[in-house]
Amino acid sequence: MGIGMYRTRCLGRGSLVPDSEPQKIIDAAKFALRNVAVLELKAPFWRYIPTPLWTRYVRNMNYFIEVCMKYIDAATERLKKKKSTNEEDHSLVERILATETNPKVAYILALDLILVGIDTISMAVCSILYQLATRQEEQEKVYQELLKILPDPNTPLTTSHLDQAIYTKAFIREVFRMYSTVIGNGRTLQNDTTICGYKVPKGVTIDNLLINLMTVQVVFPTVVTGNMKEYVNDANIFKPSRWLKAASDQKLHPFASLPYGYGARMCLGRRFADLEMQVLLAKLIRSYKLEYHHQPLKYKVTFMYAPDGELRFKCTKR
Ligand code: HEM
Repeated sequence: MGIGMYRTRCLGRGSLVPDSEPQKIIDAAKFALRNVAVLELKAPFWRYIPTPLWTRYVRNMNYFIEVCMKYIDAATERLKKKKSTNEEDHSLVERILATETNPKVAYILALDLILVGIDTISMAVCSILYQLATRQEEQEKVYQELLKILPDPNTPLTTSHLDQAIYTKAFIREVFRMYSTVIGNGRTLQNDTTICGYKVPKGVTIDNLLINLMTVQVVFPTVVTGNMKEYVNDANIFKPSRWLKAASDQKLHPFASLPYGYGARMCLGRRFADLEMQVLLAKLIRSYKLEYHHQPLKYKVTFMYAPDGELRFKCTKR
């Protein structure tokens, strides 16, 4: 579905009918993610009166849950009938349903994956393709690598091909360093803490007239730290090669760029996302040259950080 979303944005509308169920799931997930920050980070009047945004948000989530449950139920039924216990024969949702014994938890996990797995990956792909299309020299390096790995473009792609796509992966990492799709991570502290001289109270709440109004969060702004010269050599230069082993002597703080977060709550779908992006690039750039000949696009934060505008690429068969 992540791929479906980016397809509608940059490979022409019409690949998904607007009121088709997949498109509606995409729209609902997008609405949920893009408005959660408004509800959570601004004064939460919705806790006391049902504001129009809150009412719409709840209606949207109800729709999302109703439709997704249909597919999750279908996956549960399929699973019951499947004879094979081999994980490789199961879809991602089926694997979760198979390993989680509490059906309620399994439903929530599967719903979560669908909810956060759409806008994130599609916006990341938009950003990566835009960078490839506007950096022809870099695209050529990615292409030359893929040409070597896949002399025949019709060869079915395997993990061993992707293992060799070192520069392609470095390119993706560099896009994330300079233009992290998720701009930062928030944490609520469990104890009062002093950070760089600032006293940060432990999470929970700041009490005021409207009791328990706000939660204090420490935010790690990875899009900022990834671009700081204090942590990264030549921080303002787009240089995928910095991620290669040969460049390990260069300054690159291990915490400067954390596009998938860090620790126990880091992104659950990161391997899935990485794989999806690598497969897409391997297939697309091996067979097509991508160009962009329009006004440069500015990056904008919606909930994600991505180029703002239509991605009108020229694709030429190699
Ligand atoms: C390029 C695409 C993606 C990016 C950049 C991304 C980034 C992130 C980030 C920054 C977090 C917060 C981590 C933290 O607080 O330490 C997160 C959480 C999460 N992501 Fe992703 N994500 C992506 C794709 C996906 C996909 C495809 C899925 C599901 C298939 C997914 C599932 C999740 C889940 C379930 C969490 C919550 C984990 C938790 O709270 O324990 N993500 N993601």
